[in-house]
Amino acid sequence: MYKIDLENISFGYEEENLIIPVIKDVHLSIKEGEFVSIIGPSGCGKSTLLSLLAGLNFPSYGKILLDNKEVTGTGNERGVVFQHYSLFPWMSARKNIIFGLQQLDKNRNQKDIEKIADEYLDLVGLKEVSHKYPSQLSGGMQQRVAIARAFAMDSDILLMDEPFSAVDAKNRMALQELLLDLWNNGKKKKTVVFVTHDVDEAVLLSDRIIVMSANSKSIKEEINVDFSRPRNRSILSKNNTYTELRHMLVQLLFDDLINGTESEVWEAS
Ligand SMILES: Nc1ncnc2c1ncn2[C@@H]1O[C@H](COP(=O)(O)OP(=O)(O)OP(=O)(O)O)[C@@H](O)[C@H]1O
Repeated sequence: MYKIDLENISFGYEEENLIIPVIKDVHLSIKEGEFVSIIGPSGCGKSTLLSLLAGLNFPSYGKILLDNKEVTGTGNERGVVFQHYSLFPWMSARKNIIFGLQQLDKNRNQKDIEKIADEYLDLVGLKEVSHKYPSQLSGGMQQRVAIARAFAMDSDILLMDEPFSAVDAKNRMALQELLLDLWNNGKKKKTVVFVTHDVDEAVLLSDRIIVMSANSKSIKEEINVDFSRPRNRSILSKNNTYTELRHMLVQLLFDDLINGTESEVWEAS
């Protein structure tokens, strides 16, 4: 299991010898097995932060540590689920999961791999359509395959970038329940970093919500979500504390929108 430490990280994208800052001075520790959501207005750097955690980009300043070891690239202990399913279109649902497992360990027994793939396809309710290709599956089904693959690959850390935003409301609720089931009932509890725009989704899923600001390009607020688990969305929605928390989060997002953004650049070295 891994804890994650972001030590005062800043990051900017380079454009014509200048660096346009996207993230500034983010300092954050995430405990092993914690479910943390990151919310914030569009463009505040949520996806960029996730790409730094995934090791796809590197901080311009500061460090990211996994169990006190600096991140220097991608790694098998971190699985990623994106908004747009990221399945291989030329492989069946089952083959997508099998392929993921084969990439993790090329020497692993094929029968074991197939058993794990079938187990997870069953868990996400796709056993009957496991032979179908992504284009033959609905968006919700494709995202189930992506989640099944991520859990089958059994990384300790799961980085999820708006994984349910492309599916309709009913499927979104079903996928949220599925994710919570897999997270709660797995052999080991994964550390999840989950990017979302949806305040209700963040409250339902998270132990802690990190609110980012497009204005400061940093963390604006960290909020613990203390509701006991398992959580029931219809009971939660009638709870006064839930209503207050939701209102506070919406207000934080709204304040950021009306405060505008600073413009600043760094010299590229
Ligand atoms: N590859 C890139 N090159 C240059 N700028 C980029 C790149 N990717 C993102 N940006 C810029 O960085 C900023 C943060 O983008 P990012 O996608 O991380 O925000 P976000 O909070 O995830 O937004 P959204 O909620 O809309 O997905 C934006 O201003 C965006 O235009």
